[in-house]
Amino acid sequence: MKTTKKLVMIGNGMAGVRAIEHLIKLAPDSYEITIFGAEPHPNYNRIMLSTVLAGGSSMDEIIINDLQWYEDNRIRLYTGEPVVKIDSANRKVISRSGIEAEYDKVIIATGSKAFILPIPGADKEGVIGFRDIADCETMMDASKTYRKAAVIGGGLLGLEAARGLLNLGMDVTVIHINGHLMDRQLDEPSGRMLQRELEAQGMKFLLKKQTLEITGKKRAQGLKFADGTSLEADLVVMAVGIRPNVEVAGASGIDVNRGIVVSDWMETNVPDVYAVGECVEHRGIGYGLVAPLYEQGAVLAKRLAGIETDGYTGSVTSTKLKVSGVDVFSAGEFKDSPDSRSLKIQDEVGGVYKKLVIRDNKLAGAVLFGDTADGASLFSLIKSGESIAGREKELLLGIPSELMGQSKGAKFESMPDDEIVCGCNGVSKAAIGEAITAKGCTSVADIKACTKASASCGGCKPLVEGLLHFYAGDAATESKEGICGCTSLSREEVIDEIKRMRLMTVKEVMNVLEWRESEGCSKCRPALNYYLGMLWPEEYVDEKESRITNERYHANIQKDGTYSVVPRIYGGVTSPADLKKIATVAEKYNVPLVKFTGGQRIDLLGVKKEDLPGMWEDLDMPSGHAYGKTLRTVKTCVGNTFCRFGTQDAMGMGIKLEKAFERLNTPAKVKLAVSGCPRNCAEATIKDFGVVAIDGGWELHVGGNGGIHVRATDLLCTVKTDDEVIEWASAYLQYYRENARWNERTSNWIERVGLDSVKEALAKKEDREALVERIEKTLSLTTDPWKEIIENRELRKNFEPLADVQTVKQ
Ligand SMILES: Cc1cc2nc3c(=O)[nH]c(=O)nc-3n(C[C@H](O)[C@H](O)[C@H](O)COP(=O)(O)OP(=O)(O)OC[C@H]3O[C@@H](n4cnc5c(N)ncnc54)[C@H](O)[C@@H]3O)c2cc1C
Ligand SMILES: NC(=O)c1ccc[n+]([C@@H]2O[C@H](COP(=O)([O-])OP(=O)(O)OC[C@H]3O[C@@H](n4cnc5c(N)ncnc54)[C@H](O)[C@@H]3O)[C@@H](O)[C@H]2O)c1
Ligand code: SF4
Ligand code: FES
Repeated sequence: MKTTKKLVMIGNGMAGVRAIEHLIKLAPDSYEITIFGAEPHPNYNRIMLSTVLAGGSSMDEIIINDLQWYEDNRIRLYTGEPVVKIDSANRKVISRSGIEAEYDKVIIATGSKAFILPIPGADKEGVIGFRDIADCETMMDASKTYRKAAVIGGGLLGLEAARGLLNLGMDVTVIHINGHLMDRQLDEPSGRMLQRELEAQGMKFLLKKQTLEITGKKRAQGLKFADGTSLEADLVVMAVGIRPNVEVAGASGIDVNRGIVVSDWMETNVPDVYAVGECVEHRGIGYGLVAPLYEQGAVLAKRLAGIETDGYTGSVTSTKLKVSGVDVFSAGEFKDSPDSRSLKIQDEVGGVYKKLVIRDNKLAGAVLFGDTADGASLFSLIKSGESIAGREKELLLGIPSELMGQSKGAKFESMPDDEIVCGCNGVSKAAIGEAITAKGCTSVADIKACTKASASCGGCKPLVEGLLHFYAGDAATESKEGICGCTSLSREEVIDEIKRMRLMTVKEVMNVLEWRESEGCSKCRPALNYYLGMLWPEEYVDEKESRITNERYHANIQKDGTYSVVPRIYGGVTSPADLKKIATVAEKYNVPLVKFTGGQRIDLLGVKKEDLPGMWEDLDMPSGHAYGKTLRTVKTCVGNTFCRFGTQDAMGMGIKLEKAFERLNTPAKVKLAVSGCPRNCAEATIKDFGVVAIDGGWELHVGGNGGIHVRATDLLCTVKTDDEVIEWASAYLQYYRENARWNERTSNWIERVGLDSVKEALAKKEDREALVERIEKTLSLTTDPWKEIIENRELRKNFEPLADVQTVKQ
């Protein structure tokens, strides 16, 4: 009989979770898995934080496995819950808040922390490392208030942080201890060329500088250097290397040097305790890049699945700087030594530098600046250790384009099937070949969607492109980004096909349009559910399982795993009776926090999932939809009812709008506001749809946002009557529903399509009336979700704690 063992993992980061993904594939249901993560997030792509900081990606887009993935795989996840100790005598793991989890096997995957120089002032406000989402958010916030940033450390991380801060509008100086940048990856000439290129982008540098102190009172104000000079700075980012997180191992009797000491099978000295990732020291080496950590994870997964495997023997690494407009690649050795020879090209006019380091007729290392097209191929040669005798110059010069097909073809022919092409995502030549020949990928974007190859640092893209041409020949096409990784079809193409073939369910869309992943992903499932509901309001039955967690439970999940309840309060106007009711419910269910929201609603926070239906029933108020992609709130000022400046009835108009559009499904959340005069106390000009009273009418404003990227609204039009406000709001919201991408706020949508195109679409009365008719049809079919659950026994069961299903805590 198959027995399920308990596996506990400490750390919810890139290396550990990748090992779990492997394990689940190799030995499904062999382990009951519990993961403790110190960060309050599901597993995300740390590599992409540089891209997020530089504005090239959003936080949502870097989630690798969302909460649904943990639930689907019956993994119990504790987030924001660091582990403090492994009690190996009693075989349990203990977290900071006292949660104990028994184990048969335990994995330590705690990664590293940024090394913070131990200098006076390092604990001041405004001094941070760059390691996680919180650091990234701190920098983005600081850039709104402060101007001068100093980045200490001119390595990969420091330069990527500096580029991001420049994009955020800061004045950035990089302070580096060495005489040239990226001294751990580049030689002096390439480091110098890199500096010149970055200076041209607006980055400033202070080289050969040792920081002695960070000055300032509470917050950092500047730096003092060993040579007596100083620099003003109100944000200081330390990027001077990393230190493995070994505290848990140290406190649990596990051998630790710089990192946690492991065998070739990732075993520590304590039985049944394994370690993987940056926290590890293997054969005396700790790695700080994902490729080797994924190799470690693959070995560990096989070990835990009971599959015979060779051990991990160490890795040669390659790096690529992720700063747009600068191509830098480095792999293996880059310095000259007495027993090696090197070949170089140095073209300072064209901005190209290439260097090959050769030992015993084998390629030992390569540095490329300005032209990194051959980086991945050279890296393959370094790893294979094959002789390059007689080919040295050809490799240095790069293969001429007219011979590309022929010689690269020969190269791909001889490349072993199991050779890893994309180090960041551990994708082999065979997996890419299969994606092209068996799954029909015809572009790099297709392959990226199918295998994840080239989805992180992008360093392997030329090699992926080469393989595409090798396998697909003339069938290879230009890259086209689909709505998600499961398809190369755009939103418009998907919608056209749904309409043309009258597709009616999410599953049908995926089958008919040949989705690569038969179950879809966390991006396309809710998007398709929305598009189908928008297109077929009468026929389509909402698929609850395709909705995101908050929408399935009609409440916002909080970081401690509890939920929040926000009842509908139209226009923010309440009554003593409703307030009494809310207070009674809050007391009855021991609600730990009652708070007013930014949208003038009352939020009951800290509610257990099983208490939700009871609370809704006792409240007997409609859902405030504070959790959904729908109309959230209509904020109002008191208007002419009480305010002596008011020219119109702002509260009345707010209530009318909220009653008109509550429960409307929209591509992303929608917030409205109504102000009773141009003083605009309800802040209507940072809302998705803002209404501002003027003498004799209303101004209608659109596309505002008060979130991360603040955007003031654009004026759509001015109208005279209340009915016209409702007509224009209806037409505008329906046009947005029909034309925006799923998850696209009105502010981003307006920026993308342009205000003029929206004005044009709404200009004619008959067009507006058609839109109004469609939104009214949709609205007439909506029901209150809380009421539906209260009255339906089966639906209520989803809220009961299930003994045999792991609960997910966020
Ligand atoms: C901005 C940035 C850009 C990068 N770019 C690249 C790149 O382009 N290419 C590349 O190869 N690498 C890059 N890296 C490095 C790469 O991200 C790391 O090598 C990789 O994330 C390490 O994986 P890991 O699982 O070992 O550690 P992590 O991803 O750090 O995960 C460890 C997790 O464990 C948690 N943890 C720690 N202690 C505890 C505890 N006691 N209990 C519970 N949880 C705990 C941590 O909070 C963390 O979430 C980059 C790193 C950064 C910061
Ligand atoms: N594109 C990528 O592959 C990428 C991007 C970001 C981070 N990472 C990884 O993240 C980790 C951290 O990156 P990192 O750049 O901090 O580490 P690093 O060790 O690669 O570089 C640190 C740099 O700081 C310099 N330095 C050390 N002490 C200093 C001081 N007192 N003052 C000024 N400079 C000083 C060093 O000379 C070195 O160049 C590494 O493992 C790195 O590989 C990789
Ligand atoms: S916006 Fe005008 S009407 Fe409304 S509260 Fe402010 S001043 Fe009064
Ligand atoms: S090697 Fe980084 S994305 Fe492929």
